[in-house]
Amino acid sequence: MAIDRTVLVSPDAMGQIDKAAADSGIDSFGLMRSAGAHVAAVVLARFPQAQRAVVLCGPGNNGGDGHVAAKLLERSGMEVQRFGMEPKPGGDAARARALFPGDICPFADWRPRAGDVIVDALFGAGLDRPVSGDVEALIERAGRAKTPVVAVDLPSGLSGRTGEPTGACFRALHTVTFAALKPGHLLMPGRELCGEMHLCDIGIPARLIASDDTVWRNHRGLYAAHMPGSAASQHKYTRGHLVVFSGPLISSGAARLSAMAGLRCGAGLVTVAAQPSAVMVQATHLTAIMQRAIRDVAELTDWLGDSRLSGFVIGPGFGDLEKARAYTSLLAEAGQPVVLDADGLTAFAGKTEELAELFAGETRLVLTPHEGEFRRLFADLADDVTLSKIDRARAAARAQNAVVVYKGADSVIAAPDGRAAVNADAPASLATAGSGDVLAGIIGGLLARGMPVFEAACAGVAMHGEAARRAGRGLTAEDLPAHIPAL
Ligand SMILES: NC(=O)C1=CN([C@@H]2O[C@H](COP(=O)(O)OP(=O)(O)OC[C@H]3O[C@@H](n4cnc5c(N)ncnc54)[C@H](OP(=O)(O)O)[C@@H]3O)[C@@H](O)[C@H]2O)[C@H](O)CC1
Ligand SMILES: [K+]
Repeated sequence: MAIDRTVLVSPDAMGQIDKAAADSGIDSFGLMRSAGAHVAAVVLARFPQAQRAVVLCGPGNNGGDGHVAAKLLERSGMEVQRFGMEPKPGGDAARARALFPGDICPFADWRPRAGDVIVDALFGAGLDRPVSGDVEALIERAGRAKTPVVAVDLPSGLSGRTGEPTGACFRALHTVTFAALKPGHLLMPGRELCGEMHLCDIGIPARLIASDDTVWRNHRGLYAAHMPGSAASQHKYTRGHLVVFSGPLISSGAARLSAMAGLRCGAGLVTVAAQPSAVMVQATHLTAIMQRAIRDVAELTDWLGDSRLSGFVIGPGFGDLEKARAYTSLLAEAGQPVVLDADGLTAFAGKTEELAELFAGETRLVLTPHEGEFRRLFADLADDVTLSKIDRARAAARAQNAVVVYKGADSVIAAPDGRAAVNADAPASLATAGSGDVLAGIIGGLLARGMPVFEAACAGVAMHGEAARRAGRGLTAEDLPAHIPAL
């Protein structure tokens, strides 16, 4: 069976899986031999001109993988030199060390040479504290000498759980990992420190890798079955009616970006609900998108009697925070899904409990904070350095009974029931003004069409990234909606 590239397994869970593999009769030393062989293969394939493999071996099984790789590289004719420490006695690493007797030199003895490639087998899943001073000095020396690094499982110094370095950390060109990706391979800055990923099957059965800790890489399988169909026979109202709230004249463009994205997602109707000062400017810009002037709570209450309104986006360029809160509580009563973005989020800073009460019951709220907005709403979670971005998003989702899209180069989508996905495929060009407004509109459009909330958020984030890839370099947020229908 092919290896599952979409499931993310924490280092601790991987330890349990290793144990379960051993308990089911799988030879753990065989797994280590396979791991080391994959590492050697990557070194030989990617650095055919290398003259010396500098293998850094730690005290545990990560080091054991290094000893296996060192032996195979030597057998292939490469000069190999090991630095580091002897393995802890009695385990697989000691057995691997015995395959290849010879010196293990102190770190300080390494003199970088042209043609060196480092195999970093110091620490992997077992890293639990900052690396020591001698390792830190070696990391600096390797950086100065620009020696390429192939990391075994994880660049030493990087937490596989959080994607954050615990202290000094290698920056690898390649990382070879086994059985399943770990969150730290995708979360930033881990993703950048890992370089190119090589996920290798070392013979752990897939049935053991399926964990109950439901964290995935964001991918089609999470949402494809829930994508709204687009049969030509559908009446326009069955394709949903999305409402996007516009801010005042000066910031009215944000709502247009959201509305256009929602329309391109196939929402049957999209209406911009405009504050009076923005009505004229919206009227000159909008064609396929409708407009309705909404002056105050009374007018909104009136309109919300229309049961065909099937999804709402509030926040982009909205401005008036008090009004945003008042409108949001009316939308909550209306019972349809709501995307709360930008000023809509800021409006609830210090009032998250109020927001949670508004949206109790079936989950129908999506929050789309970027880093700064997340901190504004959830300072305690943002400041807790023991938490990963996944932990933070999940805790916020649970507290708010909302799907949280914690945006960034490593956007995390989390549901109140614990499901979470890390999106690792968005191009850097997406970090542009108005891009968040487009994302809110895409998710709003999918929700208005009846897609379930977590699935709509996962699909929206993926489509947003893919639209950016298709728009190419130099994109502006206005370019994105045009690429959505092809997705
Ligand atoms: N299924 C698989 O994926 C397999 C993976 N393999 C490899 O095994 C490692 C994990 O091995 P493990 O022995 O659990 O852990 P490490 O080798 O990463 O760490 C070993 C010990 O190092 C000590 N430690 C931790 N942090 C530091 C630090 N900053 N400085 C110094 N020492 C540190 C710690 O021991 P202590 O007693 O000192 O606390 C660790 O226990 C995995 O990454 C893969 O490479 C298997 O080969 C095959 C199956
Ligand atoms: K390593």
